[in-house]
Amino acid sequence: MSDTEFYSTTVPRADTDFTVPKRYSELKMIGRGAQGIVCSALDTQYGVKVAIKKFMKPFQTQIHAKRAFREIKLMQLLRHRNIISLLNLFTPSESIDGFTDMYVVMDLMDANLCRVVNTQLDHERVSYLLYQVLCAIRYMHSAGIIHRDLKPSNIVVKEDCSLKILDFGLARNVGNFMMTPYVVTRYYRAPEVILGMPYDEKVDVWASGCIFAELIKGEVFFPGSDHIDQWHQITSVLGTPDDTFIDRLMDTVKTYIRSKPRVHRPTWEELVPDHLFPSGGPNDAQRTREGRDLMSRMLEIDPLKRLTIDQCLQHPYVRCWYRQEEASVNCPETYNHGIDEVELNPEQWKELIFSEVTEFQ
Ligand SMILES: CCNC(=O)N1CCC(Nc2ncc(I)c(-c3c[nH]c4ccccc34)n2)CC1
Repeated sequence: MSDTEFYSTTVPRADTDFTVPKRYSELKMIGRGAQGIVCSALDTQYGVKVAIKKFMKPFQTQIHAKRAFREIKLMQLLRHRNIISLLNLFTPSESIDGFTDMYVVMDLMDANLCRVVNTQLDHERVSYLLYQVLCAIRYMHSAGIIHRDLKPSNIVVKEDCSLKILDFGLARNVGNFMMTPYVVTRYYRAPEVILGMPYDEKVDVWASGCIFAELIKGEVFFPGSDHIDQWHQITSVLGTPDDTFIDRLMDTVKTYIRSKPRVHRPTWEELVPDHLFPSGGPNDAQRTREGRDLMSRMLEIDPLKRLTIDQCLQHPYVRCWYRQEEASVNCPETYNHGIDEVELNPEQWKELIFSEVTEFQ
């Protein structure tokens, strides 16, 4: 099966070794994801740096197996410059009996967007980062995928300000049940998701708006301490939504919201004053007006009033970056959500994932 030569190396600080093809050298640990350890490496075949993520026994539980399988299927389906791409997929195991570890090779990026949000960025960088997030999300929507969990920690960037989305969010019907000690970040959850209303692609516009506001403000825009507080944060900042939105809520939620004192709606100039925006450039004042306008239309509580992704991409604040090949290209296939519903036992997952890995090329 594998005509490639493998070698094992203990990665400093990682409590596991990596067994990878000889073409990958200089392995260094760069972090620990939910499913496994991530290393940077030099791919000597192309002379480029890559990221290698090791999945250990990805088939051991339903949750791990589903997430691992969904991730490799989606990375093969979604081919867009602003979405992390699958460069290689391998296992050192010669047969399914000995199959334990799976390795995924992807583009290596310089930093997480979390590292960038509290730095002073000019309008050019902020608008370019936002534009790339919108392109990635639009492309995912064209494949029938709503991310639903977009946040700075799953977005990575390079020095040249190029950006890629790292993961593909939550499966449609899987609740965000997480056994692992990872805290679920709800700061970017749309009002309709928090209030248990039907949701659509607009939830990703909301999350992108929150990320945009955070890049400008330098801190989380709606820092809710828990599910209910998330709603309080949103209404305390944006004011109580008008009745057209509340009337569409379930009765229990409707009475709850009506029981709260009405909060006056501040102006967006009050919410994000000029001094938070970049200044000093020749047309910064104009860019600040455009930026604030776009932000206000992305952070509409009522999804019916919120801009669509395409409307965001046509907005003056980001339209300056518009190129067909990234902003209006559609994924040639749509994602088969049936994958998210399939329930297999560990042995079946092992076979399914092993065949995915061995058939990859
Ligand atoms: C400047 C400080 N460094 C920093 O913020 N880093 C995170 C991004 C990392 N680059 C990368 N490039 C591609 C991938 I795929 C991953 C990655 C995916 N999941 C992870 C989990 C932990 C750490 C890194 C990753 N990470 C470089 C280190």
